Amino acid sequence: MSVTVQKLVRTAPGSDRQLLKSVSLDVPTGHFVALVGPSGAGKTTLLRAIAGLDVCDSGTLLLDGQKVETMQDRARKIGFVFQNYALFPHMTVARNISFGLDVQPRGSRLSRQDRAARVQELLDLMQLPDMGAAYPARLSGGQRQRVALARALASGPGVLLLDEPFGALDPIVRRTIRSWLRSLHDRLGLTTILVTHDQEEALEVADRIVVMQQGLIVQDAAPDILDQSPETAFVMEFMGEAITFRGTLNNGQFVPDEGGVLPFPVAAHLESGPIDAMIRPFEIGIVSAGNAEKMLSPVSVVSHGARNGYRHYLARLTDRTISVSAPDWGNDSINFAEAGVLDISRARLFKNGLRVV
Ligand SMILES: Nc1ncnc2c1ncn2[C@@H]1O[C@H](COP(=O)(O)OP(=O)(O)OP(=O)(O)O)[C@@H](O)[C@H]1O
Repeated sequence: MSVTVQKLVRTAPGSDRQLLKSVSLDVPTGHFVALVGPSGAGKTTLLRAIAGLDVCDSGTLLLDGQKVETMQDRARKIGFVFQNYALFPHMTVARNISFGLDVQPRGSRLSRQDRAARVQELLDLMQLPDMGAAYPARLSGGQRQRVALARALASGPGVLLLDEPFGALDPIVRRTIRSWLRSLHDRLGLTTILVTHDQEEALEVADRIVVMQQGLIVQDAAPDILDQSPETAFVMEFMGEAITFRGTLNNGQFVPDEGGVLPFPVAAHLESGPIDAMIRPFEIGIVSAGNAEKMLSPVSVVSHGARNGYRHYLARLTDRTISVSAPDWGNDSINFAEAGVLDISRARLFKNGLRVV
């Protein structure tokens, strides 16, 4: 089932602050989208709006091209799991899963046998075949989370909305459950939107990553595009370690504030003024101090061992130490003494958090 959001606007109750500022999003049937962004960006607000838990001021929401207001059984088409999933402690796992089915009006309710069969099918799918009679207190965090997912899937929804569902789990369980979730999504032909703060999680499960900031979608792209062309400083940091150099754009040159860093020319025509250069550790070059301009005070660079095919260095700037890495060719590939200057000309430039070059 496809999800289409068109120009959705939601204002905070009792104020004129816009939590969603004309958000549009298209998630075709079968796609898995990760929704990421800094805290307060509006991710949960968007998910709640799609789930129908909150009303919006304006905009349209379509499921399979049909306006949701005209749907009678919208609730059944959307399953959701939030971080603080609360299973009913006094009900068995089976009752928890079938709860939504049990409270359906008599006319549309499945028979008792059909509901029991559906619950068993879901328990099998969740790899908890013998847990139906257990109470939630007996389950591990990962098992409870799978029961919460089973409950969300009980009515056979086409869309699954997940808000930080694995936040409370330890990293190893989290890793196992997310690859399992992706295969579940594929097997059931679901359309899934997952809110996560975890870059590794987003990259592993999602076909597309949608980045929100201040109530807006600022980038919506496949992971490799986000990596190559981040539109905002947040995306640059989200996609991997990034180091920021503050500086000034002056007559087509980036002039760093810190000593020991080489200025570099900027091809694009931009207004002079303060600007941030952001770069990945492996994009930084180290130039032997002897070759650098005399005026630049060289920084001390210390080798910090080799890992994952990279040789790591620590460069001591005036007020901070940063890590720099270079492919490890088996010898000390950067041939410097103990001093060098940094070449950051591969950096991307950001003004007020938005990419300009
Ligand atoms: N009912 C509400 N009334 C007023 N403000 C609200 C309401 N719900 C959310 N907000 C505000 O809307 C903004 C977006 O909140 P939201 O929970 O959607 O962010 P988020 O991106 O999910 O953040 P996080 O990653 O921290 O969960 C926040 O500034 C929040 O304080």
